[in-house]
Amino acid sequence: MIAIKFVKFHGLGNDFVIVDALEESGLPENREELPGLARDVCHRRFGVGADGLILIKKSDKADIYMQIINSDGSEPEMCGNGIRCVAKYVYDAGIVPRRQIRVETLAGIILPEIITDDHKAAMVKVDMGQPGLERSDIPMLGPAGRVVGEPLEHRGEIFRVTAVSMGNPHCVIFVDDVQAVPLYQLGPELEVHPAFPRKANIEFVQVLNQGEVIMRVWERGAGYTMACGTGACAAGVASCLNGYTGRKVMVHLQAGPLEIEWSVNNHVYMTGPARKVFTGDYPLE
Ligand SMILES: N[C@@H](CCC[C@H](N)C(=O)O)C(=O)O
Repeated sequence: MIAIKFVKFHGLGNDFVIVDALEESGLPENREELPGLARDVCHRRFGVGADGLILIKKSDKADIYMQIINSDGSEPEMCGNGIRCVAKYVYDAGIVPRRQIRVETLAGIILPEIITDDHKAAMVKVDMGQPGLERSDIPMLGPAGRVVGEPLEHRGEIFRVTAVSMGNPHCVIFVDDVQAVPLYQLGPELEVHPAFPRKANIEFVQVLNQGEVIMRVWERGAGYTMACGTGACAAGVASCLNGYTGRKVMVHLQAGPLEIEWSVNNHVYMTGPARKVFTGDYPLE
């Protein structure tokens, strides 16, 4: 039987199957087979079950390269919860024997650092780089400039949206009561709104006070997830841009908070947990 070794991780319930492609030779050589593998592995009934498949590869620019594939087979630029899990994995495995790790992604080089550690779980702080705030960075159709509280029409309703790129596209919508939002209806509809040529991750955010918000997310390519790291960063930046909070925000998600700081150096820092769940072998045939 041909099987690939994997390890299952999660960051606040946003879960990933991680495969060490530096060691694992059973992976398909043809890149075009990866979307199908991701869909199969991530399937909640017929596979391991995950929001994404992550491959750890060799990089000539950083310590490692992280390739993430969404559960629908699409390949995003970055994954905030995933990169914390990758940092914990490569540190534990001795692949990078340092707490500060350089990870190449499609969104550039991202810098996670293990802050606290035990055998299964770690707290990881990540320098997520600079947010993209120009409309073309997202990308989003319309005139040049930033998109802050801009009206977006959908089915006759107007949503006030703030658009932020964390390497991947985010559309943040502030609401009075985040639990009342029909996420399973609006999420998939707004994800493919024609204003977003590369689709978008959709975050609904309720402001609690100057330093805390609650967020629910519909992810591009993965649907409902319990948490989204890049989404929490986008929510923090959007909250500050709209004058709702300061630059440091606790973003409360279903399973706990992520601490987000949009620093004066224009970098966004995200701190949160990464937890190993189990290891296994996934049969390819
Ligand atoms: N869950 C991730 C984001 C994964 C990528 C996203 N679905 C996209 O397509 O942009 C996170 O924690 O950031």
